[in-house]
Amino acid sequence: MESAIAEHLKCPRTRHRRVEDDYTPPYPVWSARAAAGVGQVVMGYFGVQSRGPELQGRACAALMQIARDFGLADGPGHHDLAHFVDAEGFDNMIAIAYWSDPAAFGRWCATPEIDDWWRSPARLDDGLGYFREIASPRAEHYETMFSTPDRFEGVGVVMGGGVSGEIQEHGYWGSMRDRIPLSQTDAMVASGSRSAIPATPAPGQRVRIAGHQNVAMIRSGQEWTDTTGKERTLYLEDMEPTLREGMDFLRDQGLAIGCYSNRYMHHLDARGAPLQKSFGLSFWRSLADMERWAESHPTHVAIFGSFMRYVQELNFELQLRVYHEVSVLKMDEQSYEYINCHPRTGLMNGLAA
Ligand code: HEM
Repeated sequence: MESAIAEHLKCPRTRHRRVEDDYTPPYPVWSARAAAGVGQVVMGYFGVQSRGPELQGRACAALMQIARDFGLADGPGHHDLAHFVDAEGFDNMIAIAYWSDPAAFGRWCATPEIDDWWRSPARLDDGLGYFREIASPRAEHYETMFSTPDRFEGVGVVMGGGVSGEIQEHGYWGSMRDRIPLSQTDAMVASGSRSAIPATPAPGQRVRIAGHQNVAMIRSGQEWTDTTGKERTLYLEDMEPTLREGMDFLRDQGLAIGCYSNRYMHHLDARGAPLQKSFGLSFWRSLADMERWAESHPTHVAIFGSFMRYVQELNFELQLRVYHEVSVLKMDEQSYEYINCHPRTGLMNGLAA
C-alpha cells in the first residue's frame, strides 16, 4: 500500500488527511504516476456544436479534421472522441486530447494550418459552433484513480510513469482531496468569479471566458465492454439509470450548487460509432462544491453504495472499469474559447443576461 501522492510531490504537511495512518481501504484502487520531467500536463477539449440531423455530417467531418490535425508535429500523446446532446438539444462532438508537455501544445496550436483555421472569419458563419476548453494543471494540482491497474484512460495514458501500487487514500468521502498533492498545505478555496469577453455571450460571436482561482474539474468514466451476466445487468439496469439521473440533475440544476457545466458523454470510435464507455465531465466553482454533491446527492450516494456492494458480491472480480481524473485549476491553468456556440455552452453557462 502506498500514498496516492508520489514521493517527489510530498512535502511537510500543514493540513491533515481525513483518515489515520493505519486506515485500510475496502477494495484496491491505483493511480497513474508521472515520469520524471512531466511537471505540467494539458487536457484539451476541442468541441464542435451543431443542431439538427442536417448538420450532423458536417459536424462529424469537422471533428474528424480536428482528430487528423492531432497527427501533425507536436500533437497530443492520446485522444478520445465523444458525443452528447446538451440541454438545448444541440449535438456536441468533442475530441479530448492530452499532452505531457505544455510547450509542445503551444507549438501545435501555433502551427499555421491549425491557427489559421481557428482564427478564420469563416468559423463564425459556416453554421457550426466550435470551442476549446483547455486545462493545464501542474503536477501538484491533479489526481487520478483507476479501479484496475492494467490500462489507463485520459491523462494517465500520457503521464509516462507507469502505475502506482495499491493506494491508501480512497474509499472514503474526502479521499479525492487527499490524493491531490496541493491538499498537503492548501484548502484550495475558490476565489473570484468567471468573466466573459464580450460581457454578454450570444450566438454568432467569439467569446473568451476567464476562469477564477481554483475552479475544479472532473472527468469520471466507466467502461462496461467486458461485463457479462449479472454484472452487466447490474450496470445497465441499476447503476446507469441512476448515473444518468445524477448527470441530468447537474446539467439542468447544477448552477445552484456550484456546477458550471456538466456533460454526460459517450465515447465514439474513430469512425463515429458508439463504444461501451462513457464519462461525466464537469466544471465546478470549487472542489468543496463537487465533494458536497458526490457525498450527498441521492444519485451518487446510490451509485457509490451499489459499487461497494457489487465489489464485495462479485468477490473483487469486477469487469466494470471505473476511473477519474480531478484537477483544481489556477487562473493561468485555464483557457476557454467559444465560437458561435449557444450561450449555455460549457463555462459560458449562467453568464448570459
Ligand atoms: C458508474 C459511475 C460511477 C461510479 C460507479 C462511481 C462510484 C464512486 C466511488 C466508488 C467512489 C469512491 C472511490 C474511492 O475513493 O475508492 C466515487 C468517488 C467520487 N465520485 Fe463517483 N462514481 C461514478 C460516476 C461519477 C461521476 C459521473 C461523477 C462526477 C462527474 C462522480 C464524482 C465523484 C467524486 C467527486 C468522487 C470523490 C468523492 C470524495 O473522495 O470526496 N462519480 N465514485
